[in-house]
Amino acid sequence: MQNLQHILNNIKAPSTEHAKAAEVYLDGLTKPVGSLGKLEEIYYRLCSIQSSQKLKLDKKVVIIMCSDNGVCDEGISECPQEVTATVTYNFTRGITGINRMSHFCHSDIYIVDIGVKGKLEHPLIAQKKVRESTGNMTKEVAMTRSEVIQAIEVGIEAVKEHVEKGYEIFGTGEMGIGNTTTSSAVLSVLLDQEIEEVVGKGAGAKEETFKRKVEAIKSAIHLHNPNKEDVIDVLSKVGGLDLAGLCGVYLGASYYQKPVVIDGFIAAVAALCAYRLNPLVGEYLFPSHLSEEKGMHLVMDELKLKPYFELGMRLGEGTGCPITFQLMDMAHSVLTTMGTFEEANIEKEDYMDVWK
Ligand SMILES: O=C(O)c1ccc[n+]([C@@H]2O[C@H](COP(=O)([O-])O)[C@@H](O)[C@H]2O)c1
Ligand SMILES: Cc1cc2nc[nH]c2cc1C
Repeated sequence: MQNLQHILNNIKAPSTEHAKAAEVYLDGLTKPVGSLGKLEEIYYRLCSIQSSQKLKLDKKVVIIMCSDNGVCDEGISECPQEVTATVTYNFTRGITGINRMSHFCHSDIYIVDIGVKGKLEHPLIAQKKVRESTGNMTKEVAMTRSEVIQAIEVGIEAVKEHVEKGYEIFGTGEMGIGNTTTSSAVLSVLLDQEIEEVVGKGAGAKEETFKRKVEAIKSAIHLHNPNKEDVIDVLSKVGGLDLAGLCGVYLGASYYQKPVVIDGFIAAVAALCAYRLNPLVGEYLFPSHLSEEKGMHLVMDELKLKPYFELGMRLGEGTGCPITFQLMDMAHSVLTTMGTFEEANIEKEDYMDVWK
């Protein structure tokens, strides 16, 4: 098992040299400078991370952290808690949203049981339970500090295993009824924001459920007074095993210098946790969509990221990632096959003032 402190101390920045070389190359293609916008940015960031202009994008995987949340006892979700185990199992049957999107986009998934309630044995589910569900944060801490660290290390290890199998691009997904409650609590503490500003409807909370959700978050924060400067403290008091596991995925991807795509709200809050532990993580993060969840834009702003698309999605599971993988493939294919100004018989210098 890779030690968290070692990982935190050894994350390096991507190559600025390769980013610059890629930008010079892009400016020589037959188009006004920068006119392919984010596709250009995706391309040069990938070149910088992979230290090459010939990108390797064949093997992509979404790591899905699945776990239960004790705070469900407070009636904070419209869905019964058992749905966590059912959907986690359904990932093995190929019928969920992330299964079908991954199939369409030629990427893989890796299902991790990091804390689902009950036995969930299947060859396609990695058995990594740190504990069965977290504690109910309105009454006790969600988990101990050492369980948080263990969960983060599960995420790091999942990346390591896939790097060893030749995976180049990572994505983040989760499944856990009640995890928009834990994510909102973590976000509210980390950003020092009013709960009402960050909390949303999750998987469809109706009025009464929504009220209980806000109350549960308020009472848990009041009870534990998490230290916003100490991410491990925040995760242990009001977080979730999925959040901690995904935090580990971002740290692992950054350590192994692999691009990592953020899915929705929960995945974004986990990214913020990793970014707070080491800001160099930000160099490896790629956004996907703007989730419908209320606090999403606040996390993205904090991470200095602009989602590539807004499709009204709020499923989770990692479903934003395969779409972004396709954008990466397209950026690479288009930008390595377009003609140069010279090939296009255009004198670039004549148009510099207009195009720059
Ligand atoms: O990723 C998102 O932005 C997102 C927004 C709302 C809900 N979800 C999913 O819905 C579940 C959590 O909803 P809730 O209401 O039980 O907290 C969990 O399994 C998430 O994957 C996910
Ligand atoms: C069916 C279902 C699938 C999900 N996937 C992620 N969260 C979910 C919540 C429900 C209810």
